[in-house]
Amino acid sequence: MSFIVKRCLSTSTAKNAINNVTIIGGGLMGSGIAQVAAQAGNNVTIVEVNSDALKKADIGIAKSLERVGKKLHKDNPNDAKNFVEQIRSRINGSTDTKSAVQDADLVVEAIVENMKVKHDLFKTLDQAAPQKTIFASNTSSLSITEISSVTNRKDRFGGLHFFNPVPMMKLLEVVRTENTSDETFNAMWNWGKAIGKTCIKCKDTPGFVVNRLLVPYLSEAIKMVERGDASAEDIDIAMKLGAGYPMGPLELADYVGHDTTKFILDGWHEKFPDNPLFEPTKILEKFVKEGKLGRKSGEGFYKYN
Ligand SMILES: CCCCCCCC(=O)CC(=O)SCCNC(=O)CCNC(=O)[C@H](O)C(C)(C)COP(=O)(O)OP(=O)(O)OC[C@H]1O[C@@H](n2cnc3c(N)ncnc32)[C@H](O)[C@@H]1OP(=O)(O)O
Ligand SMILES: NC(=O)C1=CN([C@@H]2O[C@H](COP(=O)(O)OP(=O)(O)OC[C@H]3O[C@@H](n4cnc5c(N)ncnc54)[C@H](O)[C@@H]3O)[C@@H](O)[C@H]2O)C=CC1
Repeated sequence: MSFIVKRCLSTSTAKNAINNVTIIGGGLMGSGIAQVAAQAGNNVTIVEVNSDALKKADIGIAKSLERVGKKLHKDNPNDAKNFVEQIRSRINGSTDTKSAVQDADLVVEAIVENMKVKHDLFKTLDQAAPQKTIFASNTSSLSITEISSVTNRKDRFGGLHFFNPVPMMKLLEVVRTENTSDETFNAMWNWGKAIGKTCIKCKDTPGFVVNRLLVPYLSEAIKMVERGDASAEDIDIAMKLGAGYPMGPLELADYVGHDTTKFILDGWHEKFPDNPLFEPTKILEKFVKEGKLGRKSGEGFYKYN
Protein backbone atom coordinates (compact mmCIF):
# COMPACT_ATOMS: atom_id res chain seq x y z
CA MET A 1 0.00 0.00 0.00
CA SER A 2 1.36 3.36 -0.99
CA PHE A 3 0.75 6.21 1.43
CA ILE A 4 0.41 8.81 -1.31
CA VAL A 5 -2.98 9.17 -2.92
CA LYS A 6 -2.48 8.78 -6.64
CA ARG A 7 -4.82 7.56 -9.28
CA CYS A 8 -4.24 5.06 -12.06
CA LEU A 9 -6.09 5.37 -15.34
CA SER A 10 -9.66 4.16 -15.12
CA THR A 11 -10.09 0.48 -15.91
CA SER A 12 -13.46 1.08 -17.57
CA THR A 13 -15.04 3.91 -19.47
CA ALA A 14 -18.69 2.83 -19.14
CA LYS A 15 -21.09 5.59 -18.08
CA ASN A 16 -21.71 5.59 -14.33
CA ALA A 17 -19.20 2.77 -13.88
CA ILE A 18 -17.52 2.78 -10.50
CA ASN A 19 -13.75 2.75 -10.84
CA ASN A 20 -12.42 4.87 -8.00
CA VAL A 21 -13.51 3.72 -4.58
CA THR A 22 -12.64 5.29 -1.23
CA ILE A 23 -13.12 3.20 1.88
CA ILE A 24 -13.30 5.09 5.16
CA GLY A 25 -12.03 2.88 7.98
CA GLY A 26 -9.54 0.10 7.31
CA GLY A 27 -10.46 -2.21 10.18
CA LEU A 28 -11.90 -5.71 9.91
CA MET A 29 -14.52 -4.75 7.33
CA GLY A 30 -12.92 -1.81 5.51
CA SER A 31 -9.76 -3.73 4.71
CA GLY A 32 -11.82 -6.64 3.35
CA ILE A 33 -13.96 -4.30 1.21
CA ALA A 34 -10.81 -2.59 -0.09
CA GLN A 35 -9.33 -5.97 -0.97
CA VAL A 36 -12.31 -7.24 -2.97
CA ALA A 37 -12.68 -3.91 -4.78
CA ALA A 38 -8.99 -3.96 -5.75
CA GLN A 39 -9.27 -7.60 -6.83
CA ALA A 40 -12.07 -6.49 -9.18
CA GLY A 41 -9.79 -3.85 -10.74
CA ASN A 42 -10.92 -0.72 -8.86
CA ASN A 43 -8.48 1.97 -7.77
CA VAL A 44 -8.91 1.96 -4.02
CA THR A 45 -8.03 4.45 -1.30
CA ILE A 46 -8.32 3.50 2.36
CA VAL A 47 -8.70 6.33 4.87
CA GLU A 48 -7.63 5.69 8.44
CA VAL A 49 -7.02 7.73 11.57
CA ASN A 50 -3.22 7.37 11.49
CA SER A 51 -0.38 5.64 9.68
CA ASP A 52 -0.21 2.76 12.20
CA ALA A 53 -3.84 1.90 11.42
CA LEU A 54 -3.06 2.06 7.68
CA LYS A 55 -0.09 -0.25 8.19
CA LYS A 56 -2.28 -2.72 10.11
CA ALA A 57 -4.82 -2.67 7.26
CA ASP A 58 -2.05 -3.26 4.71
CA ILE A 59 -0.70 -6.26 6.66
CA GLY A 60 -4.18 -7.76 7.01
CA ILE A 61 -4.88 -7.36 3.30
CA ALA A 62 -1.50 -8.85 2.34
CA LYS A 63 -2.14 -11.92 4.55
CA SER A 64 -5.60 -12.44 3.10
CA LEU A 65 -4.34 -11.96 -0.48
CA GLU A 66 -1.61 -14.53 0.16
CA ARG A 67 -4.31 -17.08 1.04
CA VAL A 68 -6.23 -16.22 -2.13
CA GLY A 69 -3.04 -16.17 -4.26
CA LYS A 70 -1.95 -19.60 -2.99
CA LYS A 71 -5.29 -21.06 -4.11
CA LEU A 72 -5.31 -19.31 -7.50
CA HIS A 73 -1.70 -20.22 -8.32
CA LYS A 74 -1.25 -23.53 -6.50
CA ASP A 75 1.72 -24.69 -8.54
CA ASN A 76 3.44 -21.39 -9.10
CA PRO A 77 4.59 -19.45 -6.00
CA ASN A 78 6.02 -16.72 -8.22
CA ASP A 79 2.66 -16.06 -9.87
CA ALA A 80 1.04 -16.10 -6.42
CA LYS A 81 3.52 -13.46 -5.25
CA ASN A 82 2.92 -11.31 -8.35
CA PHE A 83 -0.83 -11.59 -7.82
CA VAL A 84 -0.50 -10.24 -4.27
CA GLU A 85 1.73 -7.36 -5.35
CA GLN A 86 -0.48 -6.45 -8.32
CA ILE A 87 -3.61 -6.18 -6.16
CA ARG A 88 -1.78 -4.31 -3.39
CA SER A 89 -0.52 -1.76 -5.94
CA ARG A 90 -4.14 -0.74 -6.60
CA ILE A 91 -4.65 0.20 -2.95
CA ASN A 92 -3.49 3.54 -1.58
CA GLY A 93 -3.62 4.72 1.99
CA SER A 94 -4.46 8.17 3.30
CA THR A 95 -5.11 9.92 6.59
CA ASP A 96 -6.63 12.96 4.85
CA THR A 97 -10.35 12.30 4.42
CA LYS A 98 -11.01 15.35 2.26
CA SER A 99 -8.34 14.79 -0.37
CA ALA A 100 -9.03 11.04 -0.44
CA VAL A 101 -12.53 11.55 -1.85
CA GLN A 102 -11.67 14.09 -4.57
CA ASP A 103 -11.84 11.52 -7.41
CA ALA A 104 -14.14 9.00 -5.77
CA ASP A 105 -17.04 7.48 -7.71
CA LEU A 106 -18.08 5.65 -4.56
CA VAL A 107 -17.29 6.12 -0.87
CA VAL A 108 -17.95 3.18 1.45
CA GLU A 109 -17.94 4.02 5.15
CA ALA A 110 -16.81 1.28 7.55
CA ILE A 111 -15.98 3.11 10.76
CA VAL A 112 -17.22 2.61 14.31
CA GLU A 113 -20.93 1.69 14.76
CA ASN A 114 -21.96 4.99 16.32
CA MET A 115 -24.45 7.44 14.78
CA LYS A 116 -22.76 10.60 16.03
CA VAL A 117 -19.33 9.55 14.74
CA LYS A 118 -20.84 8.56 11.39
CA HIS A 119 -22.71 11.89 11.19
CA ASP A 120 -19.51 13.87 11.84
CA LEU A 121 -17.77 11.94 9.08
CA PHE A 122 -20.54 12.28 6.50
CA LYS A 123 -20.83 16.04 7.09
CA THR A 124 -17.14 16.34 6.18
CA LEU A 125 -17.46 13.96 3.24
CA ASP A 126 -20.48 15.79 1.83
CA GLN A 127 -18.52 19.05 1.73
CA ALA A 128 -15.41 17.48 0.23
CA ALA A 129 -16.65 15.00 -2.37
CA PRO A 130 -17.76 15.94 -5.89
CA GLN A 131 -21.49 15.98 -6.68
CA LYS A 132 -21.33 12.69 -8.59
CA THR A 133 -19.91 10.66 -5.70
CA ILE A 134 -22.20 8.00 -4.25
CA PHE A 135 -22.02 7.47 -0.49
CA ALA A 136 -22.69 4.11 1.15
CA SER A 137 -22.52 2.89 4.71
CA ASN A 138 -21.57 -0.64 5.77
CA THR A 139 -23.46 -0.22 9.05
CA SER A 140 -24.66 -3.43 10.72
CA SER A 141 -27.58 -2.02 12.63
CA LEU A 142 -28.13 1.71 12.14
CA SER A 143 -30.68 3.40 9.89
CA ILE A 144 -29.24 4.43 6.53
CA THR A 145 -31.88 7.16 6.30
CA GLU A 146 -30.72 8.62 9.61
CA ILE A 147 -27.04 8.38 8.66
CA SER A 148 -27.73 10.14 5.34
CA SER A 149 -29.80 12.88 6.99
CA VAL A 150 -26.76 15.14 7.52
CA THR A 151 -25.91 15.21 3.80
CA ASN A 152 -27.26 17.08 0.81
CA ARG A 153 -27.12 13.98 -1.38
CA LYS A 154 -29.79 11.73 0.06
CA ASP A 155 -30.59 10.51 -3.47
CA ARG A 156 -26.98 9.39 -3.87
CA PHE A 157 -26.85 7.51 -0.56
CA GLY A 158 -27.51 3.86 0.26
CA GLY A 159 -26.34 0.91 2.27
CA LEU A 160 -23.76 -1.65 1.17
CA HIS A 161 -23.70 -4.22 3.93
CA PHE A 162 -20.87 -6.74 3.62
CA PHE A 163 -20.17 -9.82 5.74
CA ASN A 164 -17.09 -10.84 7.65
CA PRO A 165 -14.68 -12.12 6.33
CA VAL A 166 -15.43 -10.02 3.25
CA PRO A 167 -13.17 -11.93 0.82
CA MET A 168 -14.96 -15.21 1.65
CA MET A 169 -18.58 -14.22 2.31
CA LYS A 170 -20.57 -14.08 -0.92
CA LEU A 171 -23.52 -11.94 0.17
CA LEU A 172 -23.95 -8.20 -0.21
CA GLU A 173 -27.08 -6.49 1.10
CA VAL A 174 -27.82 -3.48 -1.10
CA VAL A 175 -30.01 -1.13 0.91
CA ARG A 176 -32.15 1.64 -0.48
CA THR A 177 -33.92 4.32 1.50
CA GLU A 178 -37.03 6.22 0.43
CA ASN A 179 -34.67 8.82 -1.05
CA THR A 180 -32.16 6.59 -2.88
CA SER A 181 -32.51 7.22 -6.63
CA ASP A 182 -32.86 4.37 -9.11
CA GLU A 183 -29.58 5.46 -10.70
CA THR A 184 -27.76 5.22 -7.37
CA PHE A 185 -29.32 1.90 -6.46
CA ASN A 186 -28.44 0.43 -9.87
CA ALA A 187 -24.87 1.71 -9.65
CA MET A 188 -24.43 0.13 -6.20
CA TRP A 189 -26.04 -3.12 -7.34
CA ASN A 190 -23.91 -3.36 -10.48
CA TRP A 191 -20.78 -2.60 -8.51
CA GLY A 192 -21.68 -5.34 -6.00
CA LYS A 193 -21.98 -7.81 -8.85
CA ALA A 194 -18.76 -6.55 -10.47
CA ILE A 195 -16.81 -7.26 -7.30
CA GLY A 196 -18.15 -10.82 -7.26
CA LYS A 197 -20.90 -10.66 -4.65
CA THR A 198 -24.41 -12.05 -4.76
CA CYS A 199 -26.63 -9.04 -4.10
CA ILE A 200 -29.98 -8.89 -2.38
CA LYS A 201 -32.27 -5.86 -2.23
CA CYS A 202 -33.13 -4.60 1.25
CA LYS A 203 -35.36 -1.88 2.58
CA ASP A 204 -33.90 0.33 5.28
CA THR A 205 -35.30 -1.69 8.19
CA PRO A 206 -33.34 -2.43 11.41
CA GLY A 207 -30.63 -5.03 10.68
CA PHE A 208 -31.79 -5.34 7.05
CA VAL A 209 -32.26 -9.10 6.48
CA VAL A 210 -29.32 -10.98 7.98
CA ASN A 211 -28.82 -9.01 11.18
CA ARG A 212 -32.55 -8.81 11.92
CA LEU A 213 -32.25 -12.57 12.41
CA LEU A 214 -28.63 -12.86 13.55
CA VAL A 215 -28.52 -10.20 16.29
CA PRO A 216 -31.29 -11.80 18.44
CA TYR A 217 -29.60 -15.20 17.97
CA LEU A 218 -26.15 -14.01 19.07
CA SER A 219 -27.65 -11.97 21.86
CA GLU A 220 -29.57 -14.94 23.26
CA ALA A 221 -26.41 -17.09 23.09
CA ILE A 222 -24.49 -14.50 25.15
CA LYS A 223 -27.38 -14.41 27.64
CA MET A 224 -27.29 -18.22 27.89
CA VAL A 225 -23.63 -18.05 28.93
CA GLU A 226 -24.43 -15.27 31.40
CA ARG A 227 -27.28 -17.32 32.94
CA GLY A 228 -24.99 -20.36 33.14
CA ASP A 229 -27.35 -22.43 30.98
CA ALA A 230 -24.38 -23.95 29.15
CA SER A 231 -20.72 -23.14 28.51
CA ALA A 232 -19.65 -21.09 25.48
CA GLU A 233 -17.88 -24.18 24.15
CA ASP A 234 -20.99 -26.38 24.46
CA ILE A 235 -23.28 -23.77 22.88
CA ASP A 236 -20.88 -23.48 19.94
CA ILE A 237 -20.63 -27.26 19.53
CA ALA A 238 -24.43 -27.47 19.70
CA MET A 239 -25.05 -24.94 16.94
CA LYS A 240 -22.30 -26.33 14.68
CA LEU A 241 -23.28 -29.98 15.02
CA GLY A 242 -26.98 -29.55 15.70
CA ALA A 243 -27.84 -26.73 13.31
CA GLY A 244 -25.06 -26.88 10.73
CA TYR A 245 -23.56 -23.42 11.28
CA PRO A 246 -19.89 -23.03 10.26
CA MET A 247 -19.15 -21.23 13.54
CA GLY A 248 -20.98 -21.31 16.86
CA PRO A 249 -22.58 -18.04 18.07
CA LEU A 250 -19.90 -17.24 20.65
CA GLU A 251 -17.09 -17.94 18.18
CA LEU A 252 -18.94 -15.68 15.77
CA ALA A 253 -19.35 -12.93 18.37
CA ASP A 254 -15.56 -13.14 18.92
CA TYR A 255 -15.13 -12.92 15.15
CA VAL A 256 -17.37 -9.85 14.79
CA GLY A 257 -15.62 -8.02 17.68
CA HIS A 258 -17.15 -7.25 21.07
CA ASP A 259 -16.89 -3.47 20.71
CA THR A 260 -19.04 -3.70 17.58
CA THR A 261 -21.38 -6.27 19.16
CA LYS A 262 -21.86 -4.01 22.20
CA PHE A 263 -22.48 -0.93 20.02
CA ILE A 264 -25.15 -2.86 18.11
CA LEU A 265 -26.89 -4.23 21.20
CA ASP A 266 -26.76 -0.91 23.09
CA GLY A 267 -28.23 0.87 20.05
CA TRP A 268 -31.05 -1.65 19.71
CA HIS A 269 -31.73 -1.57 23.46
CA GLU A 270 -32.28 2.17 23.11
CA LYS A 271 -34.49 1.63 20.07
CA PHE A 272 -36.45 -1.34 21.45
CA PRO A 273 -36.34 -0.77 25.26
CA ASP A 274 -39.08 -3.36 25.94
CA ASN A 275 -37.25 -6.23 24.26
CA PRO A 276 -35.26 -8.12 26.96
CA LEU A 277 -33.04 -9.66 24.26
CA PHE A 278 -31.18 -6.40 23.79
CA GLU A 279 -30.66 -5.58 27.47
CA PRO A 280 -26.98 -5.00 28.30
CA THR A 281 -24.98 -8.02 29.45
CA LYS A 282 -22.27 -7.98 32.10
CA ILE A 283 -20.09 -10.23 29.93
CA LEU A 284 -19.92 -7.76 27.05
CA GLU A 285 -19.39 -4.81 29.36
CA LYS A 286 -16.49 -6.63 31.03
CA PHE A 287 -14.96 -7.72 27.72
CA VAL A 288 -15.00 -4.21 26.28
CA LYS A 289 -13.71 -2.63 29.51
CA GLU A 290 -10.80 -5.09 29.56
CA GLY A 291 -10.04 -4.68 25.85
CA LYS A 292 -11.03 -8.29 25.17
CA LEU A 293 -12.60 -7.56 21.81
CA GLY A 294 -12.48 -11.11 20.48
CA ARG A 295 -10.30 -12.45 17.71
CA LYS A 296 -8.98 -9.03 16.66
CA SER A 297 -7.49 -8.32 20.10
CA GLY A 298 -6.47 -11.93 20.87
CA GLU A 299 -9.12 -12.78 23.48
CA GLY A 300 -12.88 -12.89 23.98
CA PHE A 301 -14.88 -16.01 24.79
CA TYR A 302 -11.76 -17.82 23.50
CA LYS A 303 -8.03 -17.06 23.33
CA TYR A 304 -6.28 -16.62 19.96
CA ASN A 305 -2.57 -16.63 19.09
C1 LIG B 1 -25.00 -9.44 18.81
C2 LIG B 1 -24.72 -8.58 17.60
C3 LIG B 1 -23.87 -9.22 16.57
C4 LIG B 1 -24.18 -8.71 15.19
C5 LIG B 1 -23.11 -9.07 14.19
C6 LIG B 1 -23.25 -8.20 13.00
C7 LIG B 1 -22.11 -8.40 12.04
C8 LIG B 1 -22.60 -8.05 10.68
O1 LIG B 1 -23.05 -6.92 10.42
C9 LIG B 1 -22.67 -9.06 9.61
C10 LIG B 1 -21.65 -10.16 9.65
O2 LIG B 1 -20.62 -10.10 9.04
S1 LIG B 1 -22.07 -11.48 10.58
C11 LIG B 1 -20.76 -12.62 10.30
C12 LIG B 1 -20.95 -13.42 9.04
N1 LIG B 1 -19.87 -14.37 8.94
C13 LIG B 1 -20.01 -15.65 9.30
O3 LIG B 1 -21.07 -16.10 9.67
C14 LIG B 1 -18.76 -16.45 9.20
C15 LIG B 1 -18.98 -17.88 9.57
N2 LIG B 1 -17.75 -18.63 9.39
C16 LIG B 1 -17.39 -19.14 8.19
O4 LIG B 1 -18.07 -19.01 7.19
C17 LIG B 1 -16.09 -19.88 8.17
O5 LIG B 1 -15.80 -20.28 9.49
C18 LIG B 1 -14.89 -19.03 7.60
C19 LIG B 1 -15.10 -18.81 6.09
C20 LIG B 1 -14.75 -17.68 8.30
C21 LIG B 1 -13.57 -19.75 7.82
O6 LIG B 1 -13.69 -21.05 7.36
P1 LIG B 1 -13.09 -22.27 8.19
O7 LIG B 1 -13.70 -22.23 9.53
O8 LIG B 1 -13.27 -23.50 7.36
O9 LIG B 1 -11.56 -21.92 8.38
P2 LIG B 1 -10.37 -21.94 7.37
O10 LIG B 1 -9.98 -23.35 7.02
O11 LIG B 1 -9.33 -21.09 8.02
O12 LIG B 1 -10.86 -21.18 6.07
C22 LIG B 1 -11.61 -21.79 5.04
C23 LIG B 1 -11.20 -21.18 3.74
O13 LIG B 1 -11.44 -19.79 3.76
C24 LIG B 1 -10.24 -19.06 3.48
N3 LIG B 1 -10.25 -17.84 4.25
C25 LIG B 1 -10.72 -17.69 5.50
N4 LIG B 1 -10.61 -16.42 5.88
C26 LIG B 1 -10.06 -15.75 4.84
C27 LIG B 1 -9.71 -14.40 4.64
N5 LIG B 1 -9.90 -13.46 5.57
N6 LIG B 1 -9.16 -14.05 3.45
C28 LIG B 1 -8.98 -14.97 2.48
N7 LIG B 1 -9.30 -16.26 2.62
C29 LIG B 1 -9.83 -16.64 3.80
C30 LIG B 1 -9.13 -20.00 3.86
O14 LIG B 1 -7.95 -19.74 3.15
C31 LIG B 1 -9.73 -21.34 3.49
O15 LIG B 1 -9.59 -21.59 2.11
P3 LIG B 1 -9.46 -23.07 1.53
O16 LIG B 1 -8.08 -23.45 1.83
O17 LIG B 1 -9.76 -22.93 0.07
O18 LIG B 1 -10.48 -23.93 2.25
N1 LIG C 1 -17.27 -6.71 12.44
C1 LIG C 1 -18.20 -7.24 11.65
O1 LIG C 1 -18.35 -8.46 11.59
C2 LIG C 1 -19.04 -6.34 10.80
C3 LIG C 1 -19.10 -4.98 10.99
N2 LIG C 1 -19.87 -4.20 10.18
C4 LIG C 1 -19.92 -2.75 10.35
O2 LIG C 1 -18.78 -2.19 9.72
C5 LIG C 1 -18.34 -1.04 10.44
C6 LIG C 1 -16.90 -1.24 10.85
O3 LIG C 1 -16.78 -2.39 11.64
P1 LIG C 1 -15.39 -3.14 11.85
O4 LIG C 1 -14.59 -3.09 10.59
O5 LIG C 1 -15.70 -4.44 12.46
O6 LIG C 1 -14.71 -2.20 12.93
P2 LIG C 1 -13.16 -2.04 13.28
O7 LIG C 1 -13.11 -1.50 14.66
O8 LIG C 1 -12.41 -3.28 12.97
O9 LIG C 1 -12.68 -0.93 12.25
C7 LIG C 1 -13.11 0.40 12.27
C8 LIG C 1 -11.94 1.25 11.76
O10 LIG C 1 -12.41 2.56 11.49
C9 LIG C 1 -11.36 3.46 11.84
N3 LIG C 1 -11.95 4.78 12.01
C10 LIG C 1 -12.72 5.22 13.04
N4 LIG C 1 -13.11 6.49 12.81
C11 LIG C 1 -12.57 6.86 11.62
C12 LIG C 1 -12.61 8.05 10.85
N5 LIG C 1 -13.31 9.12 11.24
N6 LIG C 1 -11.93 8.07 9.68
C13 LIG C 1 -11.24 7.00 9.24
N7 LIG C 1 -11.17 5.84 9.95
C14 LIG C 1 -11.84 5.78 11.11
C15 LIG C 1 -10.74 2.86 13.10
O11 LIG C 1 -9.43 3.33 13.28
C16 LIG C 1 -10.81 1.36 12.79
O12 LIG C 1 -9.63 0.88 12.20
C17 LIG C 1 -19.33 -0.85 11.59
O13 LIG C 1 -20.34 0.02 11.18
C18 LIG C 1 -19.87 -2.26 11.79
O14 LIG C 1 -21.15 -2.28 12.36
C19 LIG C 1 -20.61 -4.73 9.14
C20 LIG C 1 -20.56 -6.07 8.89
C21 LIG C 1 -19.82 -7.00 9.73
